[in-house]
Amino acid sequence: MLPLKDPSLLIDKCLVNGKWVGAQSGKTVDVTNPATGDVIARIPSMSAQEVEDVIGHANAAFRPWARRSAKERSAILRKWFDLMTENADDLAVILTSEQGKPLAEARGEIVYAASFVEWFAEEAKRVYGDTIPAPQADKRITVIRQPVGVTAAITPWNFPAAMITRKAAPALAAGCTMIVRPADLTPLTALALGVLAERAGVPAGVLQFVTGSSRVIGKVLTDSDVVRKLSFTGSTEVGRVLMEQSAATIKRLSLELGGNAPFIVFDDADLDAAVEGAMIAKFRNAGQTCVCANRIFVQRGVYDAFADKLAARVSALKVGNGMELGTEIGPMIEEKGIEKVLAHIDDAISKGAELKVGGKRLDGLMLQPAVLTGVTTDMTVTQEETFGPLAPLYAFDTEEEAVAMANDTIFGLAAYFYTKDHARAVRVSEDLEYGMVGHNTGLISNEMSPFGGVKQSGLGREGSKYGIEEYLEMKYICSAV
Ligand SMILES: NC(=O)C1=CN([C@@H]2O[C@H](COP(=O)(O)OP(=O)(O)OC[C@H]3O[C@@H](n4cnc5c(N)ncnc54)[C@H](OP(=O)(O)O)[C@@H]3O)[C@@H](O)[C@H]2O)C=CC1
Ligand SMILES: O=C(O)[C@H](O)CS(=O)(=O)O
Repeated sequence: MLPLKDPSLLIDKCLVNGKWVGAQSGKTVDVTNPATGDVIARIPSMSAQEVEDVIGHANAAFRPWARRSAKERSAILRKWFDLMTENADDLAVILTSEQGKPLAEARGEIVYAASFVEWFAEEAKRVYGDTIPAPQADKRITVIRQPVGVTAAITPWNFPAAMITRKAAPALAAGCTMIVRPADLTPLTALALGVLAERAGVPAGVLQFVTGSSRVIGKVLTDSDVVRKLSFTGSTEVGRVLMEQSAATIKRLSLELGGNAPFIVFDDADLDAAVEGAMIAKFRNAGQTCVCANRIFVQRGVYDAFADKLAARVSALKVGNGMELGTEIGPMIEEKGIEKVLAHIDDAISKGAELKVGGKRLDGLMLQPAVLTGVTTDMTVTQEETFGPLAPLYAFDTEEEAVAMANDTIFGLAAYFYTKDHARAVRVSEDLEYGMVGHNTGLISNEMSPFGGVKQSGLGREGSKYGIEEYLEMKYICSAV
């Protein structure tokens, strides 16, 4: 049993039309604690027909929900935010138990996740339209915004709370209904958020949670013409599959996909600040975030000093069970995650890089954070997202060379650079081909900023005043008077 103040938040059922149900087949999927390997719950494996039924409930609930006033929807979202805040400790314990991140980081994610609910509770009341001067005297032109309708979300395991609310909050704020399919690795946090949404007054059918085979559920959701929009966060390769599957019904899509973030340190940078920024940008969630620094470019004049400072900080990181006080790096989520990091290290070393610190496999899914020096662009880590605690350091000479290397990727999600030179900051911010750029900071994510990528890192933006647009349609009305 998990140490919860409110054990009713740990639920192993799906939320279907206001009821918590198992799969009719009785089939379940194990949820394990990555730090211990213990099975902490068994969740339903829903069938295609059951998902079709869920879509029907979402459709039946849509018009009554859309007809509620924006202020009513706002008040319910605000209550959901309040309940998330009141239950943050329990939500963090559930999150760490299934995802592995340190409890302090999990608590931070709950606050981050709740901030999207708070933000879109406010944005719900600010969906405005237009009146436009008509070309003829006997016409009147108005533009109104209406909810897209029934929507769906497929979310990843690395942020089991924030990736749910970053989609569900704007959807519900706009008047849409949403079906959420959380990752099988980390469904419990999402289901707990469903319990709190119910308590907040979200009506039956407005927000539903289904678990089970992602391919089966994904196919039903993308094939359905009733589902008018899909929001997906995960790898680019799965994003491509879902985009193809959605083409037949011309579905609205929001795609938050893979990244390959450059982290550039110029020789005029505040080196200590750059090291702290690299520690956050690289090692948050044990490097398992889509905005993690994947390639660290350091101007040659400060390369050795930066490498020494970073190595000293990395070697001091405490690796362990996220529930233990003081743990800074939790376990990787699964075996394939560790294998990818070790493969990137082995490939780099075989091509001439040096392992400066770390890189040793510990018990279970624990892995020592690592720093590689002497990394060159022919190494696999340059084009592949590591998605783990590995910091590869590249040396460069000129600004043009650094920006060219930084942009040499199919991805375009986040980028970071450190310089005190104002003119250089303007040039580099504009020249980097990314959706988000951190200048002298390694932490750029918050509810008020438009989160999203360009190139093959995705479509659309989440959070900010732009996030609700993803769940709205525009209608132009021409009236003869
Ligand atoms: N841009 C962003 O914000 C983020 C991007 N990512 C990227 O995702 C990758 C790692 O995360 P990871 O979760 O492994 O990514 P995946 O793309 O493998 O999985 C993401 C989600 O998609 C589901 N899924 C997998 N295949 C299908 C399918 N054919 N149809 C429908 N759903 C499917 C998974 O379900 P299940 O695994 O349960 O089968 C999971 O819930 C990295 O590239 C990372 O950068 C991750 C998080 C955030
Ligand atoms: O899924 C992710 O990696 C998150 O989007 C990263 S963040 O929002 O916490 O920066």
